[in-house]
Amino acid sequence: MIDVSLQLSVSDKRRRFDLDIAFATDAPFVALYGPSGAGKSLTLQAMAGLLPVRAGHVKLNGRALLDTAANIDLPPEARRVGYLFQHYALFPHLSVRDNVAFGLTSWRKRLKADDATRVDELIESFGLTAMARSRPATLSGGQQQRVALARALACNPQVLLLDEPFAALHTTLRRQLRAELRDLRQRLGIPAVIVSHDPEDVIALADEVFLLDGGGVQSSLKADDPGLRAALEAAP
Ligand SMILES: Nc1ncnc2c1ncn2[C@@H]1O[C@H](COP(=O)(O)OP(=O)(O)OP(=O)(O)O)[C@@H](O)[C@H]1O
Repeated sequence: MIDVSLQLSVSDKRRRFDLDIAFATDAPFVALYGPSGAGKSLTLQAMAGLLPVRAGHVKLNGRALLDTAANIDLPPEARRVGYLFQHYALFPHLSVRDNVAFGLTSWRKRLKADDATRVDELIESFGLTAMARSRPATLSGGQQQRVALARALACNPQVLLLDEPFAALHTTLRRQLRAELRDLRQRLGIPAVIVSHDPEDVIALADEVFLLDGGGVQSSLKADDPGLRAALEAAP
């Protein structure tokens, strides 16, 4: 069960954006769908503990990662959240292996033996062993996406947050990687939240979709709703 309620504002000198979003679901694969600027990425960032929240909660199977009413606000590293950032945000100066290990290493400390084993297993399971010492810029789009996924899984997460995981890929590869992601999530047995503005991502993956606009949830639909495709295509 994912139970999210978030109120927060972000601003710079010229602009301010208010997010006021709430959703709760038992669906194993959840999509947040909506136009550019709807507040999808901010929602994931706040769930991961990367943004200050004025009021609200983030609960995962009853475990509070954030609950402002109860003064609970776990730091990102304690939330056990696997985060795949939009555009992957791989570190260009680090090798594939160091990118995957990044969340497990403290500054200047070496990787613990069992963490090192986990990193190598992840690298192997994503077919990245041959390029473990290469830098991300020398990898194809699909390979970079796998590095980003392996990095998100390195912390042994309780939930996966995926921000536009297919945006940089061409159509055939998208189709293939959607199927891989669906199988991977099932194998891991953890819930996932995907952010997308591609109806095909939602139709292929999500058990339930929340339609966002203007910083809030406008409506929600289940995967078996016969009006799903039409609703996604009609959304702003
Ligand atoms: N620090 C900030 N100051 C002011 N506005 C911000 C700040 N950060 C984000 N925003 C604005 O908040 C809105 C929501 O941003 P968010 O990244 O969540 O959108 P999104 O739905 O993920 O869009 P996209 O699909 O284009 O990634 C946008 O209009 C963005 O410009």
